Amino acid sequence: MLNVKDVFVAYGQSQALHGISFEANRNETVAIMGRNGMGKTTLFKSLIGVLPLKSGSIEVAGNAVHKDESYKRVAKGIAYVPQGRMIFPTLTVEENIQTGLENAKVKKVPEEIYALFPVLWDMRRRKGGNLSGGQQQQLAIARALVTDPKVLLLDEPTEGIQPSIIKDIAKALNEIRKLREITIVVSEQVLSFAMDVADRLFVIEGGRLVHESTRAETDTARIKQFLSV
Ligand SMILES: Nc1ncnc2c1ncn2[C@@H]1O[C@H](COP(=O)(O)OP(=O)(O)OP(=O)(O)O)[C@@H](O)[C@H]1O
Repeated sequence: MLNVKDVFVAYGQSQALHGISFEANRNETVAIMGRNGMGKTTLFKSLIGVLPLKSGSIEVAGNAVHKDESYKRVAKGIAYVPQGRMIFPTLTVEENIQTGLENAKVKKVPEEIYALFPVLWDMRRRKGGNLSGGQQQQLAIARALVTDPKVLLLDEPTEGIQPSIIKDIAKALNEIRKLREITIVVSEQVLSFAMDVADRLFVIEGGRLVHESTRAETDTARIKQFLSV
């Protein structure tokens, strides 16, 4: 479903990604694990088109997207939940979700979204800025989901979120995958969360993927070593 091949990205002269390649299948969740500064956010920004590739390719369901602007990538089936959530603090919860429906014919938030995140229904008239971090994360996921993506990208969704809410987010992601059979790619530093949601785990270090394992064969001690400074 998502096919990333030999992706190189640089900030000016400074090379950040050195040839990233991986595939993520339909109805599969993949976690990209790595410490701060290893290239997770750079990879996600290049997948959604905020950062240009120096070389390499990105395909969604067999269609090349790496030359497209972000909005076209969304139309081709990628949705992005950025690090730090980036919801609109002065819009209500409902209005925030509706921003994801900009190009849709019907602006009504599908019931399925509120069924997945009941707290968003309870809070639908509140301002996004008044929600807790975990609720804002659920809001950011809801906003991404209404574009009906084939591939959902989430950059460090557990960052700054309490452990009990992290479990809710894992549950929601598993539920979303079960309902929609989409591809989910998540970057993470929290191993327990990755083990709850991912079918396969990768480790990124210095802009390269240095490890891959299925969940079943994952040696958690080894991953912890990668994640510790
Ligand atoms: N705007 C920028 N200009 C120059 N270098 C940058 C820029 N943003 C990131 N980098 C560099 O690119 C590398 C990868 O950073 P990136 O933010 O992708 O890491 P990360 O794994 O997402 O870390 P974090 O969890 O802190 O977001 C780092 O060496 C970083 O210093």
